[in-house]
Amino acid sequence: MTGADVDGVEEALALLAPLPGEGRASAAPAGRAASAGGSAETQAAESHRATPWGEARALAVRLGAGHPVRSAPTALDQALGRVLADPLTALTDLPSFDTSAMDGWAVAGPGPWTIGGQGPVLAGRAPAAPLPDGEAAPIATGARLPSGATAVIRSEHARTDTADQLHALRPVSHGQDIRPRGQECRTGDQLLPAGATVTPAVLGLAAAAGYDRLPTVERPRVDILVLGDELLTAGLPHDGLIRDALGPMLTPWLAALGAETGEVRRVGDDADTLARAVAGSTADLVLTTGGTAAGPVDHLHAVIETVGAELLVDGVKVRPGHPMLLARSAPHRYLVGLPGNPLAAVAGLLTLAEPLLRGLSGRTAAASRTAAVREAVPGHPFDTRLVPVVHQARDGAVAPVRFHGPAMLRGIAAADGLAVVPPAGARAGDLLEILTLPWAPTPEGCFT
Ligand SMILES: Nc1nc2c(c(=O)[nH]1)N[C@H]1C(S)=C(S)[C@@H](COP(=O)(O)OP(=O)(O)OC[C@H]3O[C@@H](n4cnc5c(N)ncnc54)[C@H](O)[C@@H]3O)O[C@H]1N2
Ligand code: MOO
Repeated sequence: MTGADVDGVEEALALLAPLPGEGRASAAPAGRAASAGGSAETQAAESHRATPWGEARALAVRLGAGHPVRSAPTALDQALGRVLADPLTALTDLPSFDTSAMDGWAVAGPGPWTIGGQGPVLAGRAPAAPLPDGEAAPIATGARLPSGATAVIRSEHARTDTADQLHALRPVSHGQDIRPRGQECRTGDQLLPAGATVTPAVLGLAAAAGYDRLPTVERPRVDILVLGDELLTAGLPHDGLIRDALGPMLTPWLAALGAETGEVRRVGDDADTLARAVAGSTADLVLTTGGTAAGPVDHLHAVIETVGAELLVDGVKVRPGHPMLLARSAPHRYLVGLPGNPLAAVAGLLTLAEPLLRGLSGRTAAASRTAAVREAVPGHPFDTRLVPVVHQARDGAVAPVRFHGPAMLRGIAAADGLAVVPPAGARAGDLLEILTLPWAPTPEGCFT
């Protein structure tokens, strides 16, 4: 394979419909080829510096997990989508009293029963008088059981006669349709572990268990800096200017990852402005877009040096997205540089920012997912590929989508995951790791 072949591989593959029976891509050529704008030596040096994809992601996971989490009591109506900082322990027995599970009759001892003179026993009312053996009282679902009651008979399973006697229409067992105090949990029982995401069901459980506020992990704060003088925020592209595709995408994406973002800041292609914006940020993570490469107005590397940040990952062996970078600006404060090409930015987001934010927001590491790939997927000669895929409902396999060039969002917009394709490529039926997208249906769901 020639240098030109290697450089063109990503763009060319993006436009190909996957071919049935396509074989593995050819093995890596003998040396790394130079791309336009860089000497072979420069390219070799850059390639040497770049971190293998799995290592880069593992580092982001480790850094995120090592971050001390801040927690705060959060009102229930503010807690959706956050993460529990402490285990959720029951503040009360549930149910907190012996209660009727059905509308019907509370009865004491064997029947038939005399219907006492007291009115119906209702939910939320003062305790009813004790029920003597041989008596029955009408009772509503959720009402406190009168002491002495031994069972509840559903209204449809009993009849009354003219002498105010109650007869069961089927055998009655001791304790039937009674929910005894503590059946679901006892005070102090752990209901959920720390790290669980607060879903609507968790909110309901927390309220039932006596909580007004939940201890949740404070959302990590992310400042988004969008670089590029060529970007428009409205209207049609014109005169070489294009719409910013990343600002509108990153804010909700980061929210879905549990982060809090302010306004997207557009800083243009000016090194001083960028350096001031980075140095002035107090966020846990500064996420920049563009400016990661070595073009005439790509200032990110210089700015990282200027602000004294430590470059931890300088390029990743992944396509698209290889110029992505990760730096530490202070203990527990990070900068992730997403490449400007929009799908490359998505790759950087999922490789570096997502695992970092997962830890920063107190979430546990994502379970690794794999799926069989429907067609063969060629590998990049040297690097891991991240290929947008859709799950097939019929067999759970994934199919690559077209239009996944580094500058394209058309493919990812139709996808529900990214398949991690090793340099050797994949044959039809091979299992691939799948990075899920926050809006794709997963057991964790998405409630932000
Ligand atoms: N000589 C080389 N040039 C480039 C290489 C290389 O290896 N050698 N790598 C290419 C790759 S791969 C990528 S990815 C980009 C990374 O570039 P930057 O991070 O410096 O990004 P920019 O140059 O600022 O922009 C690249 C491209 O993306 C468009 N862009 C930027 N921001 C946005 C946005 N918010 N919304 C939509 N599109 C955006 C920008 O207009 C450019 O077309 O470098 C390659 N070059
Ligand atoms: O291959 Mo780049 O990183 O265009 O995305």
